[in-house]
Amino acid sequence: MTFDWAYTFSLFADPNLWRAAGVVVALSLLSWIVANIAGIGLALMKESRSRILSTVAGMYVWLFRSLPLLVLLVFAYNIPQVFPATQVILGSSFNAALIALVLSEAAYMAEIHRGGLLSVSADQREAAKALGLPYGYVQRHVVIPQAFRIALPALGNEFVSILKLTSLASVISLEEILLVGQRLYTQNFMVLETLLAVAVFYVLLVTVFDRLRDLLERKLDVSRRRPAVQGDPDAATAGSVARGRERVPHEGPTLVSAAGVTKSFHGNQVLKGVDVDVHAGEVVVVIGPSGSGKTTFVRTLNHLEPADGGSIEVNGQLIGNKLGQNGRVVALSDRELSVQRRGVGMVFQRFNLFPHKTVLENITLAPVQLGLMKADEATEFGRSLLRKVGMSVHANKYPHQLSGGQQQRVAIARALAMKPGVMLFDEPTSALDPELVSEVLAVIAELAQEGMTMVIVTHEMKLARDVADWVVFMEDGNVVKQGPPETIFGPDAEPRLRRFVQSVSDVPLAVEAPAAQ
Ligand SMILES: Nc1ncnc2c1ncn2[C@@H]1O[C@H](COP(=O)(O)OP(=O)(O)OP(=O)(O)O)[C@@H](O)[C@H]1O
Repeated sequence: MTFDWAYTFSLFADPNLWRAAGVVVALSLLSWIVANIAGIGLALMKESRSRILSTVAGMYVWLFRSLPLLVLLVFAYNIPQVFPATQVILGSSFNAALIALVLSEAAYMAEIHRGGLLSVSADQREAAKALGLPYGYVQRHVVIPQAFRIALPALGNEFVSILKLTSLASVISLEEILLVGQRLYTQNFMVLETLLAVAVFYVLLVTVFDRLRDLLERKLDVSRRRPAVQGDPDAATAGSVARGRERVPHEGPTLVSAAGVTKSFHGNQVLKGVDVDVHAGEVVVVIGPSGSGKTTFVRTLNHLEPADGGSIEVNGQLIGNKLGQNGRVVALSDRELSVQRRGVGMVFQRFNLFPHKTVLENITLAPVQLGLMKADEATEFGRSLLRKVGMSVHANKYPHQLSGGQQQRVAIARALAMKPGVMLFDEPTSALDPELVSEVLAVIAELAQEGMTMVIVTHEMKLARDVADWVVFMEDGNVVKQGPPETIFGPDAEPRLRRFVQSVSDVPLAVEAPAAQ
């Protein structure tokens, strides 16, 4: 018997096969989209701190990955025999197939999304939290878009699997490509000719969707985008960090007050009762040897690191806690904490810009999403902040298209966009090449000049000497010494303080006391 090529080719003009291809595409797309959404939900549940949620998600994944799709298909299609009320939905083989595919695929996609979520660095979540975004916003605008981009190749593979798995739905009489082919060859016995046409239909669909996935991947890959520069460069901001303002006295009402703050990690006490007061407009610089607890301390000020003991107040409000009924201290909810954090800006050592957003979007994200500003108002304000940090020509670039110093200046603008009452800096220049340090220090000095209240953890002794109103020296979890720069860096400083200062600095440090005000 010869192979009838003409018959095979004629099948590509068969409207039933094209209709069946339409059914396959519709079923695959719908299943993929719904399973994706369910998969993200399951992945978030599995990663959540709630044992109940993570157990439920874990059991779902275990169960539905164990069940063969064929069993699920037959089961879903036959449920109306036991529960007639479900006939309205499951009576249609398309709906039954959709439900079976979604149940099964959601389990696989949950694991793919979990991989994506785990590969988004914790720094990204912290940066979003520090901007005052509650959990749901952090996931929706920062974590999930990045996780989705990472998971996309694997998710694309799942789409191809779903597309082919739809052929199993022939067992529940869904008019998909294989069933239409089977009907044809049971009438004319041209099995190979028909199956060849069926195979070509699948290859064609997979090829088209592979190409679409490629395009989507390219579109989401910001690293391929060309740097977009607009307008004239701002005047260089880099320069000296010389004090150009009168010292803010370390007295009177406090804006930030940390009293007896303690913190341990796995039994290792890294803060042993830290007392620091910050007054409005004051620049407090925290210095000390590596491991002395500086970063941990500054992170307790916006509750990124919850303190174990002591109290922290910003603007008279307890941070992370509130007084509940009967006078007991209770922890704030995620939403309450987010609102509180909006008043405290934070700049991180490694900038932590959102890589999938442009410079301007990084700045406008929180004010717009939180409904604090309308989009055009936030854009205008964002542009003015970019001018302030000398970055306005880079508004439409992505973070990876900027130098470290430029990224840090954007990070400062992003924190300022929330109009915070106090700014925290955690070693803002430590991750920078030496030649980029001065441009960031100049921005910080300008903020000091404008009266911004700041707490800055740094190894930059020049910053402490020239910009600080008050210097806090920490060692081994304690504040060993605090005072104005001339006390800390003056000739009468304690020997161990002098030793530390000289070990991290190559500039002459002796400072004279400012003239009496
Ligand atoms: N999340 C954590 N889990 C466990 N230990 C931690 C954690 N964070 C900090 N530590 C430990 O706490 C101590 C103080 O760390 P911290 O980063 O606050 O010091 P630092 O003075 O800022 O140091 P550096 O100048 O090197 O950044 C260190 O011993 C560090 O290993």
